[in-house]
Amino acid sequence: MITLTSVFVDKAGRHILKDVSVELDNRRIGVIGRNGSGKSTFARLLNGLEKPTAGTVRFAGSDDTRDLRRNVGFVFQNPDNQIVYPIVSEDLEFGLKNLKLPKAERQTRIADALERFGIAALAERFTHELSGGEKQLVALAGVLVMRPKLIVFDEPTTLLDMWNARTVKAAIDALDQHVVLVTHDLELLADFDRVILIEGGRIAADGEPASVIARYRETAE
Ligand SMILES: Nc1ncnc2c1ncn2[C@@H]1O[C@H](COP(=O)(O)OP(=O)(O)OP(=O)(O)O)[C@@H](O)[C@H]1O
Repeated sequence: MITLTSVFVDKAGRHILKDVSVELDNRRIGVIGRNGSGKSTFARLLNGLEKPTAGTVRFAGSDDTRDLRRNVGFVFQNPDNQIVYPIVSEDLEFGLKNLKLPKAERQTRIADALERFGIAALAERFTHELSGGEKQLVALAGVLVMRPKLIVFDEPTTLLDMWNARTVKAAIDALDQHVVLVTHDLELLADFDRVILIEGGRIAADGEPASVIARYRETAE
């Protein structure tokens, strides 16, 4: 689905990502690594939030950033960075209005997304009154209404307690879309298809979750 070829990202005169080449085609891919290793930078490349200094990021063969933007949704660690409008349904409608979809289509998509996460009752609530877990589900619903093919999550459970984290994990598990999940919560990745370990801006391991996670744990010993 997404192919990175010889990607470098430089910031403040240093390589944040170094010569990263990878094909992201599995349905559920986890991304792990120490603080500052380059995971967020990697994740942000996948929907064009970040541009490579050198190399290419292609979606289904196209390196047009608009194709990345259209097809790849992004869920931030902090839903407050993502939720813009005071009422849940207004917030979900925002991106759809930009797509210039007719009202009936917008309403169907919003109802479907809220229903999917069991949060239909939140539709007319004030966004600032929601719990952290509810907010994260609303942020996810706001991405889902755009019907992306891939959803990238950058540490979506870090700010949540164990119960809310479980709710968000269940929502991620229930998605039909392809998922790339950046996380420090290694348990979330046990049943994933593949895990990528980033160390110092390079891919240090890439494969089946148990072996990549074991390799990561060894580096902490
Ligand atoms: N705008 C910037 N200017 C200079 N350095 C930056 C900039 N943005 C990020 N960096 C540096 O790039 C490195 C990688 O950052 P990134 O956020 O990708 O790491 P991360 O693996 O997601 O970390 P964490 O687990 O802490 O979220 C860090 O050393 C960070 O300080």
